[in-house]
Amino acid sequence: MSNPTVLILMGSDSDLTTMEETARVLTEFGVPYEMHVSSAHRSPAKTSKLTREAEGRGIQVIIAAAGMAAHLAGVVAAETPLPVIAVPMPGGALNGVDALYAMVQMPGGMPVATMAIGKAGAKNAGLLAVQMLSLACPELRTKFVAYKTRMAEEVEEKDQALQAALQK
Ligand SMILES: Nc1c(C(=O)O)ncn1[C@@H]1O[C@H](COP(=O)(O)O)[C@@H](O)[C@H]1O
Repeated sequence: MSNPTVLILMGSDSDLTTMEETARVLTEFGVPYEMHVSSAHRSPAKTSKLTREAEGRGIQVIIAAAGMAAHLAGVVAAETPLPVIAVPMPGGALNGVDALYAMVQMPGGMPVATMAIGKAGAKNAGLLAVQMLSLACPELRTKFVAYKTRMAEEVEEKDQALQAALQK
């Protein structure tokens, strides 16, 4: 397997079932990735090391997933010039809305690309990473265009099934 180009960080192993969706997308597109549990709150030194060393190891995009007071993505963005995609995790008393606000409301000058809460966001994080990487990789771009075509075909099949059911 070639060197990972995407680094996935998650604040806890309790985020893994959601973030497996990101891993699934990257695997589908043949994008090598690396995944770690690392918390800006609970293991700041580890998070800082992983983030600072990422670019030198060939990582091009970092995906940071966290729930509750989700500082992980912002802290990571502060320590790297690489683009950071944030995925708010569901759970806790506010079921991910707290994490969404923490991630999306970054101060000016410190962007993180924040996805939807939960599995849809995890899926889109993988797809956005693919789109970013495909800017410099025509083969990946071709795969992404084929993915979109397939998706449109699936919608068409569903509509045809609906139309057939309505005519009965
Ligand atoms: N938001 C953060 C950070 C961080 O931002 O550094 N570290 C862990 N967490 C989040 O705390 C939630 C509960 O974690 P536990 O399930 O381990 O108690 C998880 O969703 C995690 O991402």
